[in-house]
Amino acid sequence: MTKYKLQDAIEKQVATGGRAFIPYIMAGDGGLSKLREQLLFLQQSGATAVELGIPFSDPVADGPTIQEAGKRALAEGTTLRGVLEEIGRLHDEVTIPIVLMTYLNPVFQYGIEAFAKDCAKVGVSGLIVPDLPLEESAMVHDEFIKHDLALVQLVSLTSPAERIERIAKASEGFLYAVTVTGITGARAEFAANVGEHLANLKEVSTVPVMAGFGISTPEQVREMGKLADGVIVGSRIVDALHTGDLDSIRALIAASKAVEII
Ligand SMILES: O=P(O)(O)OC[C@@H](O)[C@@H](O)c1c[nH]c2ccccc12
Repeated sequence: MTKYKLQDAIEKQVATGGRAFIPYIMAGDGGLSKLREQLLFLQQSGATAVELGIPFSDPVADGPTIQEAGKRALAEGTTLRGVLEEIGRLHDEVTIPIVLMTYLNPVFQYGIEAFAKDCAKVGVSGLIVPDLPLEESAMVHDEFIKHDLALVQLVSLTSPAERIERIAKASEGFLYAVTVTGITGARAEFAANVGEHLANLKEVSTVPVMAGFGISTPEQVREMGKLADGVIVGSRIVDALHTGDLDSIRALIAASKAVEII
C-alpha cells in the first residue's frame, strides 16, 4: 500500500516524542480570505496536519458548534470549488498535510473524477467522507487511489469487532477512532471502554490511530493522547478561532507534545 504524506507526518511527530495533533476547522468560517491566516497560524503553532471541513447544508454527524460554523461559511458564499482554489494558492506556504472533510453530496455535485483530480492538483493529502461507508466506497475510492489521495476511515465505539478490523485494515493515512457515541462536540467525560477500544485499534491497525470527538481541554488531549498516536480537536478549535482565543489553541497543541509515552 502507498505510504501517504499524511501518515508520514504523524509518524514523524510520534517519533520525535509527544503525539500528533490535527485541528479541524471549517473552511470559509470568517470568509475564505481568512483561510491563509488560519492555516498558517495552526502550522506555526505546531499542528501536524489540518482537517479542513467543507460546509454543507445537511451535516448529519456535526454537533451544534460545527453546524453553526458551517452556516456562517455558507452565508459567506463558500463553495467546494472556492476552497480548492484557495488551497491551490497557499501551496507554497502551507506545508503540513491538508485532509478535506466533506460529505458525499458536494463531491457528487462536483463530479468524482474532477474532484479527485483537482484535490491532487492543489495538493490535498487525504479525505474524510463520513457518509461514505466502507462497503460503498469502491467507486469513489478508485478515483482517490489514482490520484494518491488517502481515504481516512472512521471507526465508531459501537462497531462489531469483525467490522472494526475490516475498517482498520482499509484506512489510509491514519485511522479515525471516534471516542464517543453520537455527534461532534465537547464532552465532560469519556465512556469507560474508550481505553480498551483504542488499544484494540492500535493492535489491528497498520496506520496511526488518531482519537477524535469530544476532546476539548489540554487534560483530555493528554488523556486520549496516551492511548493513541494523536488527537483530533474540532468544536473547541472552531469556537476559539471564531472568538479569537488563540492562546487556548496553542495550549491544546502544547499538551499534545507533552504526552508522556507509556
Ligand atoms: O468537534 P469534536 O468533538 O472535537 O470532534 C472532531 C470533529 O469535529 C471533526 O473531526 C469533524 C467535524 N465534522 C465531522 C464529521 C464527521 C467526522 C468528523 C468530523
